[in-house]
Amino acid sequence: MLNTSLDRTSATDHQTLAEVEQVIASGGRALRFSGDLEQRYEAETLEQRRQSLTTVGIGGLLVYNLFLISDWLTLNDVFTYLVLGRLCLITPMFIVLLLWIQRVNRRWTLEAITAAGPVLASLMPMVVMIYSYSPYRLHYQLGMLLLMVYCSMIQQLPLRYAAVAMSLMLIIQLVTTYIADFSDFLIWQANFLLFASAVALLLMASWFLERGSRLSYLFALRGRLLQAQLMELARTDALTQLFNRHYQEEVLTSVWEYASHTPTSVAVILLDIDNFKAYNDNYGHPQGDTCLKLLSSAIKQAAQKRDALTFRFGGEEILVLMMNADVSKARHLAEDLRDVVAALNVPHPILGEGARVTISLGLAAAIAPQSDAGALIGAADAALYSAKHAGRDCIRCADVSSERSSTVETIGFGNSKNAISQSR
Ligand SMILES: Nc1nc2c(ncn2[C@@H]2O[C@H](COP(=O)(O)OP(=O)(O)OP(=O)(O)O)[C@@H](O)[C@H]2O)c(=O)[nH]1
Repeated sequence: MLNTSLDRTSATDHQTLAEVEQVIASGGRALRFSGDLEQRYEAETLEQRRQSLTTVGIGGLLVYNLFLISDWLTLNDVFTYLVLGRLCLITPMFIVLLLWIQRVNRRWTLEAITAAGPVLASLMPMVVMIYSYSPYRLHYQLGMLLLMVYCSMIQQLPLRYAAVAMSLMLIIQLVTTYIADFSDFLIWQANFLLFASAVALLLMASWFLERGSRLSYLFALRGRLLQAQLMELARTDALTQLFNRHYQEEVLTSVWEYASHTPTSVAVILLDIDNFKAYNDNYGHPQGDTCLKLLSSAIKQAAQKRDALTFRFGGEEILVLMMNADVSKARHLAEDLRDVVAALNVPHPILGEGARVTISLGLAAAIAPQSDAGALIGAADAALYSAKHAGRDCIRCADVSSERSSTVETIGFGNSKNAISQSR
């Protein structure tokens, strides 16, 4: 419901964005990203790749078997072997490969299995062709070009895999046509040139395709990262880097929505810098800003350690929100916050020699949705007021009764030490 780690774009995201910008600017010609980005690319595109390979695999298998018509027309004398080879050997093997790619989770395995498909599919008809006496063999073996196109343009194998697969297909083509003993060596040479040129052109196409797919991934990733940054900006207070009041409303609304299904204990700490006007008057507003930033940062860090969120409530007031927390848990956090501010040891000389900047804290806890957010914050505010009246630099607790919603128990407001929950 409330995940503090998800609430901020991480430093890694900023680094990733910088790298993405760099690769886009350089044109992405290397077809390889740095370690982390490459891993992210492979992981995030794996499922989509698997799906598209499955679709083109099924389509490719159908077209492959349609070539039985060509087998029958051009290699009639070995047709039986071609039927057996296509239907009983290559088709089941191809199906096994398709099932296999559903299970693998490593990108290189996925691509290697994919590359194996067209290579194996090219092997069988070419080997059978060796044993045919058909005058159409020269025409028949051109079918290998289609497998090469399928491998590079339809399967869109990454360049490295396409290079290996098509080199193997070229070797199969050259060896089998050589063994098949085409009558004219000149024709074999022309064939070689045709296939070698086709491989070169298709590898160029593979390079463009892979570059395009990598770049489009980067553009999409950049969009996502920028959107996350914008969202962060929209919910962050520019001076203190705490969440802003607007986001506080959003979070409280979603907490209470969640609590309407699952009642949850929520604690709020409202804290305020003591005598800050005097600090500003003494040092000036810019120095006051610096002090506010310093305190906010320390408070945010301490709160994060206890999974609490910090919001700039207004001026020099900060609201800390803790989920699944009762008064005692919230009080421990409040003590931490008071301690971290004390540890900063920021001088406040106008209050006297050796005086330091301190904070006052008021806290309240309640079960949502029985108590509403307004009542809870109101109780914490009243407790803060009490802390100020008690001399500042201290913690006061209020409690919002779970049975009587919106009723603030201002226990001990006033000066009764027994009734008010104190911590100094
Ligand atoms: N520098 C700076 N000062 C701020 C900011 N927001 C509020 N303040 C100042 O915080 C001071 C708050 O003063 P008061 O509300 O009178 O309270 P205080 O002087 O802190 O006294 P107590 O709260 O009673 O301890 C005012 O002087 C505001 O101008 C800010 O963003 N930057």
